[in-house]
Amino acid sequence: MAEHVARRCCLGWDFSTQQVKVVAVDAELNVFYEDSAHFDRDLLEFGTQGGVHVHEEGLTVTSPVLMWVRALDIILERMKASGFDFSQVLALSGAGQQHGSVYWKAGASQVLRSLSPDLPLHKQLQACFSISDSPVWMDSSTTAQCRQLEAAVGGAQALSCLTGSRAYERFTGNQIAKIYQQNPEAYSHTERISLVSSFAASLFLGSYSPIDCSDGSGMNLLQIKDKVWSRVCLAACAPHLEEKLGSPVPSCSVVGAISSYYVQRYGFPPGCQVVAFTGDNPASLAGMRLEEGDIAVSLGTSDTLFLWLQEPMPALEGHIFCNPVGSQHYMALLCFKNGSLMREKIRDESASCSWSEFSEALRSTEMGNGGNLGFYFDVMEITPEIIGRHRFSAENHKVPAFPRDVEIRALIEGQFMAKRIHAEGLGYQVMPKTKILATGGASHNRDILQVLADVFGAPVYVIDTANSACVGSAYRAFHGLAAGTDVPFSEVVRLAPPPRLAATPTPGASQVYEALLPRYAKLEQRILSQTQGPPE
Ligand SMILES: O=C(CO)[C@@H](O)[C@H](O)CF
Repeated sequence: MAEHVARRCCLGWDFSTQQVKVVAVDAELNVFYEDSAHFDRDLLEFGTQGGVHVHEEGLTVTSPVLMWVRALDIILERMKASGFDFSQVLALSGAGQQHGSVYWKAGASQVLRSLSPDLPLHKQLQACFSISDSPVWMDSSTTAQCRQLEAAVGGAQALSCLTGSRAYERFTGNQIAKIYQQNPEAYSHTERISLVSSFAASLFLGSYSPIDCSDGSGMNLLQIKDKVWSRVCLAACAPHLEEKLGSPVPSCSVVGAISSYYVQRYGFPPGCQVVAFTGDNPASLAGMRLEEGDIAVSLGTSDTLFLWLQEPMPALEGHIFCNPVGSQHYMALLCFKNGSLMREKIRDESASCSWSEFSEALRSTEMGNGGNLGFYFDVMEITPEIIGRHRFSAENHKVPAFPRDVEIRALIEGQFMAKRIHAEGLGYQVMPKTKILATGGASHNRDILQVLADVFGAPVYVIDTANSACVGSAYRAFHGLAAGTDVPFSEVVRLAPPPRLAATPTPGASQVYEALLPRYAKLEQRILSQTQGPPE
C-alpha cells in the first residue's frame, strides 16, 4: 500500500459471514485504503469453514463471537503498523451480517466502558458473553419457534404485515426464543442482546449501541411502520426482552463518540463520531446509492433483488425492511434461488457450453419469444415455491421442449418477468426515473442485460459491488456528520463515481411485456396450484 497522505476521511466496516473488512473513504468519496481479516485464513484457532460452524444436526449454524472481536484487533493493528493516520477519521459506521445475534453477559457494559488501551480487545472481552457461539443467518433450527411466533400474532401474513416478513428461521426473534427455551440460564445471565451490526458499533462506542431500524427489521420483532418493538412479538419470544434489546434508533443516528480506548491506543480523534451500524444488505443499498424507484439486481448463484419502496405491501415472500437512508421509506429483498446455476445449465444444454452462443441465441430471437414462456427451477425455488421445468406455447399449451434458441430466451425472459412480477407484488413500481443497477456474474453479459432492460422498460447500469456494504457504511458515516442538517443522503454521495449505462429498452419493449407479464403470472399460479395442495 503506498505511503498514506493524511486526509480527512470516514471509515466503513463490514462484519460479514467470512471476514471483517474496512475501507477508508476521503471527502471526495475516493476509497484510498482497504483491509480485511478473513476468519478461515487469519483466525485458524477458531476452526471455522466459511466463517461458521455447521453443527452436527445440520440445522444449527453459529460463529464464535470472540473471532469477530479478534478480527477487529488484527485489522486495527495492521492499520497502525502500516502508518494509517487515524487522527484524520471524522466518523465511522459499519454493517453486519443480518439476523445474527450477540449475548452480552451481566457486567459486560462495565468492561466495555473501562477498556485498557494497553491490551487488545479480545483479551479484555473474553468473559463478556453469555453465549460464546452466536447464531448466524445460515441457521435453520428454529422452525418450532417460527410457528409459535406466527400463532401468537394471528398467522404468517399478520406477522408479515406487522414486521415486514413472515417468520423465518434465521430471523433474530426466533433465535432468541430458542436460546430462552433451551438455555434459560444463559438467557437470564444476559444483560444485553445485540445484532452483529450493533455489537460491532458497541465495540467502537465502549458502550451498548442501539439497534438501528433497518437491521432491526430482520428480527420479526420490529413494527416496521411505527418503528417500535412489537410487544406481542417480544412476549412471544422471551421475557424481559425489551430491556435486553434497548430502543431502536433511525439508521442515520449518531450513536456517540468513539471510545477513549481507540483514541489512546490508535490515535483516533476524541470527536470521531460513530454512526449507527446496520445490516449488510441495507448498507449495500446505500453503497449502490439506490434511490426512490430504483431496483438493484444481483445476478449471482441466487439472484437477489434490492427494491426501494414507498408503500410496501408485506407478503408471504420476500422481506421488507425500514430503509437505511430514507427514514420514511422502505427497502425490500427478494431472493430467487435458481440464478446463475440455472443459466449455466441451459447454456451447457442449449448453447454448447458457450456464452457467446448463448448471447447469439438472445440476439437472434425476438422480444416476447413468439409467445413461448418457460419456468426453469431445477432446485426448489424460493420465489415462488415451485420446482421443475415448465414450458408453454403461445396458446398456453404445455410443451415438452423448445428449440435451442427459444429455450434460451424463455429462460432469461422468464427469470426477469418473475422478478418484475414479484417486485410489484411487494409494492414496487417502475417509475419514469427508474434505474436498474445490475451486479454479479451475469451482469457482464450485455445481451442478458438487454433483456433485463426490455422486461422492466428501464435503463440498466452496471456497478461494482465488491465493497458495497463497506463503502455504503462510509457513505452513511459522512451522512451522519450532516445529522440534524436535513441534508439528504443522495446529496452527501453526489460525488461518488456514477454507475455505467449498459442497456436501454428496445423500442416497443413495453408493449411486448405489458402483454406477456399477466400471462406469465397466471401460468405461474397454474403451476403453483398444480404442485401445491389447496390454499390454507
Ligand atoms: O439472510 C440474509 C438476508 O436476509 C443474508 O443476506 C445475510 O444478511 C448475509 F449476511
